[in-house]
Amino acid sequence: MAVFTSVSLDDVQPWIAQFPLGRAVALKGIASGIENSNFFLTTERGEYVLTIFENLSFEQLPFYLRLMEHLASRGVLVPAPVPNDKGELCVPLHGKPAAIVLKLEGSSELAPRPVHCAEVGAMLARMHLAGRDFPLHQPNLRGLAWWHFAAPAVLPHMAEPEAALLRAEMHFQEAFHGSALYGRLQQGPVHADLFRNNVMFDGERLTGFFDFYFAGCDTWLFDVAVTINDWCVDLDTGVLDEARVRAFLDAYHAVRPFTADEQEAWQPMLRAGALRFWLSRLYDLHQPREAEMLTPHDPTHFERILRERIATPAPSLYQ
Ligand SMILES: Nc1ncnc2c1ncn2[C@@H]1O[C@H](COP(=O)(O)OP(=O)(O)OP(=O)(O)O)[C@@H](O)[C@H]1O
Ligand SMILES: N[C@@H](CCO)C(=O)O
Repeated sequence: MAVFTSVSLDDVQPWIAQFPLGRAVALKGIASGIENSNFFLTTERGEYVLTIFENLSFEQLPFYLRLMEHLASRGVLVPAPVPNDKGELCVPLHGKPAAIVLKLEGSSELAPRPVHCAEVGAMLARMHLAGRDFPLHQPNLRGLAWWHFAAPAVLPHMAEPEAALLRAEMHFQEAFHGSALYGRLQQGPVHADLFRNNVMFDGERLTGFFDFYFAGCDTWLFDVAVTINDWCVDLDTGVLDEARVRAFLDAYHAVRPFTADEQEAWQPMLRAGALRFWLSRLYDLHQPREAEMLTPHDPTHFERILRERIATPAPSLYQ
């Protein structure tokens, strides 16, 4: 259950008057999700999702909500936030920031085939291109600076072979992030958490990306690595599935061609994508915050993926 702040239809009725949505007809808490309180909201005008943000502040939210608005207005399939009568996307509800976004059709595809990976790859490339003129800037808050903060917090909890791997990978990634090659990679707004549970499909048709609350400005290639590390892996071994990888990369490349620099940076970046989630899962396991981490995600999954990305040459980004 992931409704941390309870809201009734009666609570919502006066509040929703500021949105051009008519009266609220139904409100139903959404069980999945571990960060925020989410509700399916039906109004006289249609179907929406109401989110009450449990951890993000009013100052942090414009970046995410304006990015979704920007992308949606350029035809990228993401849920458009609904502005109130003052043009605001985020307004208090029970003292916490809240927003209404369009409800996407469909459901998550948790056993993706190449056809699904191609859809995700093409839409991710469109998203990267559409974000180029987004005017707001926020760094990826789970980037290298956060890794420097999180690693010392988790290392005392780790056994030596794993601790040694973490220390070695941190050194490797510091050098990579400081390299001239890294400095030449294209950057912009990225989703940074585009896992299978953050994309909707209606059959084989992608209907949207959602959960933008880890988005930030980073290299496009990092976003590709994070996404491939989830969509194209065998979940038991962490090994990349060739057919899914090829379908994803070819579809991305057809929209936004990869560069030679990106090819050179690809293997270190796949490792960076694995390290990011190994670290955050370790951190959430050892330093749980209140009101979240109902079921902590398994860090060893990403440790396995990291070891695998170090040991196995990366596939070609393009042919
Ligand atoms: N725009 C949307 N359209 C349709 N369903 C949505 C939408 N946004 C969220 N949902 C539904 O709500 C669920 C929880 O949303 P979300 O993943 O954003 O929650 P969260 O608390 O931020 O979680 P987490 O960080 O665990 O992914 C999703 O699994 C999805 O079923
Ligand atoms: N996608 C993250 C959870 C936070 O959205 C993980 O699998 O660790």
